[in-house]
Amino acid sequence: MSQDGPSHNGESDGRQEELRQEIDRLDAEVQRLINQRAARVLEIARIKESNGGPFYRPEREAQILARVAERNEGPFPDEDMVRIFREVMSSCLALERRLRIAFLGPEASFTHTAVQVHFGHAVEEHPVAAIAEVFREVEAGTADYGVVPVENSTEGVVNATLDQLMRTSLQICGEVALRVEHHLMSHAGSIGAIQRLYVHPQTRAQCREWLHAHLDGVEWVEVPSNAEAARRASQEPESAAVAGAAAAELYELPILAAGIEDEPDNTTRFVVVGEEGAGVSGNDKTSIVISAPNRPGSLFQVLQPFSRAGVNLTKIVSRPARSSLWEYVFFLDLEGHREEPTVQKALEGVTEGGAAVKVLGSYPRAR
Ligand SMILES: C=C(O[C@@H]1C=C(C(=O)O)C=C[C@H]1O)C(=O)O
Repeated sequence: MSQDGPSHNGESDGRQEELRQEIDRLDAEVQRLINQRAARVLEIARIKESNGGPFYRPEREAQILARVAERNEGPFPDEDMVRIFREVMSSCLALERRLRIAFLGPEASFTHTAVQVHFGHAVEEHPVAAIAEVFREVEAGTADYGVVPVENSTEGVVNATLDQLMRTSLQICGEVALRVEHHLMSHAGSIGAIQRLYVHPQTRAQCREWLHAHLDGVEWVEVPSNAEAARRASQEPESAAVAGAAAAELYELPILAAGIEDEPDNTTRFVVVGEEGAGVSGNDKTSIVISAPNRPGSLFQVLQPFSRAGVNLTKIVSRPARSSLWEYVFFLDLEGHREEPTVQKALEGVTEGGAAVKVLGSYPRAR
């Protein structure tokens, strides 16, 4: 039945009209409140301008979004409510200052999605071709913040990012965890008609079993990114690509098989880097890198202070050190903020044990 067309039921028509009038009133109210909110944010911006404080406050935004989810009573879903508030804050912040975000591109990469999840859409997006370039842009001040992948639950750490974190003076001020879903996309019409497959080596590794079971006989071409795979497949009807939903949308490619990754909860973690760290949000993580002398018991000595201070470690990764001074370095993620006494006590303990510590940043935990 058409929504606006004639109906045989006058009573329900009347009720529908009444409800629509109510919705119109509520919409006007919501809109008025959003503008009231924006006016307050602008006032805060003027205060920040006079005292030189940073405009973007990740800890404050994280607290706001946590409260939105906590107090949500539905029927509107928590996740959707958070997304709407994320965009409201994004546009409010853009009134103060539109942030320029450098990220590992190209457009429609998973890192691009991470940028939008973390900052919303009211930012200037600046895709670059390499992880080192993201850091350079932020260090040079040509971007306010940078976003790069740091680890994948199937494939492990992204070494290029760890190397940059070891070197840079930038701080990690945020993290994003994305469920990474890979799809097979093509104009071929059916899987059987595919003759060539464009795939990024890491994506190929994440979808190994499915690809071997279904596309073993076709020509496989490695490409530098998922989005590039989709771009090429979009120009050749007999070719396919493995990429994410954003790339399928950008290049208007039909999805022939969805969610073909081998691990059902394939997740990639991204970090946000900037000149300044984040303040305490109350639900934070800290990333550090430790260089320890190469002698028996070294790792034990490095870890003991955390256990003594009651600080929970969420990740430990070792990497060969580049300098001759130290043999290897450890990347650790821990619960808590660097300004919290328990974390400070643990870090002091590590230094007292003879290891060198570099704090990469404290930041609100990913939602
Ligand atoms: C308004 C502020 O500035 C920015 C905008 C925010 C918002 O829209 O609520 C929150 C934090 C900041 O990124 C603030 O610091 O409170």
